[in-house]
Amino acid sequence: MIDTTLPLTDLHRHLDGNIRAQTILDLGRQFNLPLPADSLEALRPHVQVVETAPDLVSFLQKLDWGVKVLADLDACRRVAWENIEDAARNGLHYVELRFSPGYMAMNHNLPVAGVVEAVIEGVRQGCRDFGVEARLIGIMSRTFGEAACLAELEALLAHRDSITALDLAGDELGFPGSLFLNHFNRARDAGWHITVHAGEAAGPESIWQAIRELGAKRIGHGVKAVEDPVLMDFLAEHGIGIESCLTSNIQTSTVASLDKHPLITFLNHGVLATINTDDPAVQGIDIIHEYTVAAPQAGLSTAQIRTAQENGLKIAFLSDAEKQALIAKVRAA
Ligand SMILES: O=c1[nH]cnc2c1ncn2[C@@H]1O[C@H](CO)[C@@H](O)[C@H]1O
Ligand SMILES: [Zn+2]
Repeated sequence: MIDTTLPLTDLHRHLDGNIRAQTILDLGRQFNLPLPADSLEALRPHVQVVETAPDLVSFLQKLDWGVKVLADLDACRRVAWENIEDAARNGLHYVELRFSPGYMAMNHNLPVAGVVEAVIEGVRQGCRDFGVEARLIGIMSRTFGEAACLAELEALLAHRDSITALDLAGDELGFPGSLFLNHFNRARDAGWHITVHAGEAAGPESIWQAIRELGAKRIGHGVKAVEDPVLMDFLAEHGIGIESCLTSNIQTSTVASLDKHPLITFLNHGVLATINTDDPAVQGIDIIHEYTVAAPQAGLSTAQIRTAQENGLKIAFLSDAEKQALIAKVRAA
């Protein structure tokens, strides 16, 4: 179901939601940190979703062990590099990795700008080692409030040329986008692209807010858009990209089952919707599973899956020349 003549992309993947269980175990031992288990099999249920979480915030707790073992900047560099290795193993040609430097820094009081730098270095080295193309999206974790997000923003701005876009993630219901107008004004001034997690836990008004007030050109999840026909038309007319993450939406109880997932509705409506992973290690899935198992279960035909794959390149935060180069590279391979 993956068209191997086209670039394969993953535009919505949390680098800090994709820390391998084995790496959590290794780093726990290296830094002598208490972990809930000391074998891979016993650790897995603590760091990976084994059953559907009741809501988004409960799901997000599963990411916490991954960042608890980031006790120095080398550990951050390692998980960034391993993210590129994972992407290469999955046959991804292009990946946009997003990360929340404050969330990665907080357990061991790491310097937040230092975390940004370590992630940039790990990703850059990974791209050299594995021949994958990648861009970085900075996340502000809304769950920790406006001031913590400002600190994340400052740290990201210290490395602005190596960051492509800004995102807002975490507890959407508790911390609405309206709290972050100034943060996004500064991000747009820095020339960054904007994508926002919206319409996942909250309703279509959160998506409108992200587009109109934060300047989002892409929306993470956006599942609740289907409740608002005017918004659906707007997304299609203005080419606002939707980063769908099928398995994630089931595991967070955002969507009851794959056959009720709105991805097919987006595609039928001419919205530029795409297939992505979200937090693959935590979810126990990869991009191949999302294309070959989850997408057919969500009712997509082979042609619709191909359209979603094409949309991945269309809405990627790349210039037209970079997109053409990626197409040429895949054709030549
Ligand atoms: O599916 C999701 N929805 C909302 N926020 C998320 C999701 N997955 C991870 N994060 C959030 O992103 C940051 C780490 O990159 C953390 O704030 C985590 O809670
Ligand atoms: Zn996400």
